[in-house]
Amino acid sequence: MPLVVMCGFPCSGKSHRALELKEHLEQKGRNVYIVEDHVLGVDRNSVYTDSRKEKDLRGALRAEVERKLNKDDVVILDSLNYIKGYRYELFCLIKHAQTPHCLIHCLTSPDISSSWNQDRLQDDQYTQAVFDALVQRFEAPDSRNRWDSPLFTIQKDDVLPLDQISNAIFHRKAPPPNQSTQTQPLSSANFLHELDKVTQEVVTAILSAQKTSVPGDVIMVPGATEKVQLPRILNMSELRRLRQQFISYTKLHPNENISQLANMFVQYLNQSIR
Ligand SMILES: Nc1ncnc2c1ncn2[C@@H]1O[C@H](COP(=O)(O)OP(=O)(O)OP(=O)(O)O)[C@@H](O)[C@H]1O
Repeated sequence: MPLVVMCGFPCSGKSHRALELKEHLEQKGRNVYIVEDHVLGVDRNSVYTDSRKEKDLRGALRAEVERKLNKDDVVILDSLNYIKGYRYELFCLIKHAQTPHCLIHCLTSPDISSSWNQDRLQDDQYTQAVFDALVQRFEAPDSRNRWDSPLFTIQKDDVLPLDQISNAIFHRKAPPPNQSTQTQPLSSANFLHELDKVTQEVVTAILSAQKTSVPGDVIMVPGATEKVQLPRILNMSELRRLRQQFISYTKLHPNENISQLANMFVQYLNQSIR
């Protein structure tokens, strides 16, 4: 059954809203699981100052969501979910599980979130440095992205639109699977090498084509029948970051069909670049 992804600044009221939704759905006879940061039993201030630990936490949360998704229950992922690429991974997961999802963005200002944080028990507080860093890193959801849609943006005094959320998760079809989300068994020892090589070739081709192209152009890249649509010029560090995100995701969800890797990477780029 569906996945509800919470999203927002630290201490912006995500758990509060997640509980409100859980209670409402339980009254309607649904089973609801909340998956949240304490899954690893670690101190969040140490997690969010260490990219390795943070990555492990995201992986653990995603694995827990994957385990809990079934045809009967609702899963609410109550975490910051502030990285666009991570939300894309969750979207691939629900596509693969063939279940609908929605996103609830708690749009509370940094000042108010910070004051709520300071009013908390000491053990639950983010340090101000961690809080500020997370606010700065936050990649706001955009309902034009399929993985951020349907999007419910909730401000602190808003009434949670429970009926609209229920409609979005119970009365919508799951997104259709596509090549990049259909899993196939990994049998090629060559896979990681190919993944590295193919994505590097695509990046090199884009960088080279950009020397003579203008925003709005489409670019042919080696090994792909799909074309890269460039709404703007991308710099090397952005391309490198997108490539790394794609590699991380694909390593976790390997696809035996190596000949499709370039097309999958192009699809990923086209969905990520705005
Ligand atoms: N709508 C609200 N109005 C007033 N106070 C609120 C509201 N939502 C949350 N709070 C207060 O803010 C604090 C943090 O709320 P909550 O735990 O829901 O935030 P969170 O975004 O889940 O935090 P975290 O980032 O730690 O997971 C709580 O102490 C709560 O009392």
